[in-house]
Amino acid sequence: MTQFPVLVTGGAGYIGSHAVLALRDRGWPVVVLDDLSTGFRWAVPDDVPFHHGDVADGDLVKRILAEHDIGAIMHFAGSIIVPESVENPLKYYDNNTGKSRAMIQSAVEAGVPHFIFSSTASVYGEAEAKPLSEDDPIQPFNPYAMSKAMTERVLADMAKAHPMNYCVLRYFNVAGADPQARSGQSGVGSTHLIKVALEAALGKRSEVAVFGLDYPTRDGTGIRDYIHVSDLAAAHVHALEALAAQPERNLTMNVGYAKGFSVLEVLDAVDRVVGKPVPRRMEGRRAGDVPALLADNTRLLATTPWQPEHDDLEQIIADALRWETKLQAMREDEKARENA
Ligand SMILES: NC(=O)c1ccc[n+]([C@@H]2O[C@H](COP(=O)([O-])OP(=O)(O)OC[C@H]3O[C@@H](n4cnc5c(N)ncnc54)[C@H](O)[C@@H]3O)[C@@H](O)[C@H]2O)c1
Ligand SMILES: O=c1ccn([C@@H]2O[C@H](COP(=O)(O)OP(=O)(O)O[C@H]3O[C@H](CO)[C@H](O)[C@H](O)[C@H]3O)[C@@H](O)[C@H]2O)c(=O)[nH]1
Repeated sequence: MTQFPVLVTGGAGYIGSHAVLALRDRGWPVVVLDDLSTGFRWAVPDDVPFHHGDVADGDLVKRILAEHDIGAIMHFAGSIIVPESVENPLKYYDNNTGKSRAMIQSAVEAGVPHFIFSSTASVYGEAEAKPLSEDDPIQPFNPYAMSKAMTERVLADMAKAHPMNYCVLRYFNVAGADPQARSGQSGVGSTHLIKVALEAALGKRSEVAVFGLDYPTRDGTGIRDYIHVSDLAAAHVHALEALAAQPERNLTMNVGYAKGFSVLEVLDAVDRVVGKPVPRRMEGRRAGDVPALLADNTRLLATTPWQPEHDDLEQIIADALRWETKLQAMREDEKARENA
């Protein structure tokens, strides 16, 4: 397949930085655009062209698309905290919907043929406890999910009107880190279960809360489909290759393993990987949480050669722990340099 330069927006963030690694590992030239609002400049390899700026800056994006002769866009840039979206919906409709709309416009005006968009399983809303397929109705239950669902629709309408094809990827619960520890989840104040549990294991927090023991699940705690970030990144590369192979085809695909773990099962696995019990505190339900989210990944498996390579919960946790430990050392070095 002829390879062309790919623009990765949000490439200095958690998932985008893993997509940069996956693309490069398969030989694709990469360019990054990121405003560094939650990302880190050091998360992008030095030899990857990096542009600091906003995806809604049409002049900047136009220049980047032309200068690098961009053939596809992977659009990760966005805001991702669900409770914040409930308190400040306009931030999400602005950064996730309005600015994605601007990005899509720039792509179409420049004639970029392929567009891949980061969506979320939370568009399915308060779903039944069964694997969710892309044909199930979407019922976004918070502004974050709605801001993504609206962008899915803008993309679909724009792809009908212009010569561009697209792939929407709906991620389930993303976790873990690059097995070679080249990148990982580095943002502060994360609310994600595995990240929080490992911060507690390393003494950055006193304990991990278990939100709700009264869900209609096997042990009363919430069930999720945890996917290793490197498998998710690989799914993006396969999606790109599928779009390039069939330019008339658009795709919407779940990315998950179709395997669910409860909060208590995850915390037991964390204890095993860390080698000691991480302190837990039982709490009531967290607002906005649903009992279970499980992917039906049949379409991804049938449409692309993607195969899970890291679908082992303990490996996901071990990779995340290796990164968390490295990150802690990097932050301590940084502090020592500042104080020197
Ligand atoms: N982390 C998850 O569990 C999860 C689940 C489903 C979907 N997603 C989606 O995946 C994408 C990446 O998420 P992440 O976890 O890597 O988050 P992240 O915060 O680590 O990465 C987002 C990146 O986008 C950049 N950014 C934000 N707004 C920007 C703008 N207007 N212009 C340019 N750059 C901007 C940030 O600086 C950051 O580097 C997001 O779109 C998110 O909604 C994430
Ligand atoms: O400290 C914590 C954090 C989480 N949980 C529980 O662990 C499960 C997973 O929670 P996360 O916060 O890790 O993830 P969410 O399922 O809430 O949401 C994540 O995955 C979704 C898709 O499934 C969306 O993509 C969303 O954007 C992303 O944050 C839930 O049952 C939650 O109640 C705890 O018990 N304690």
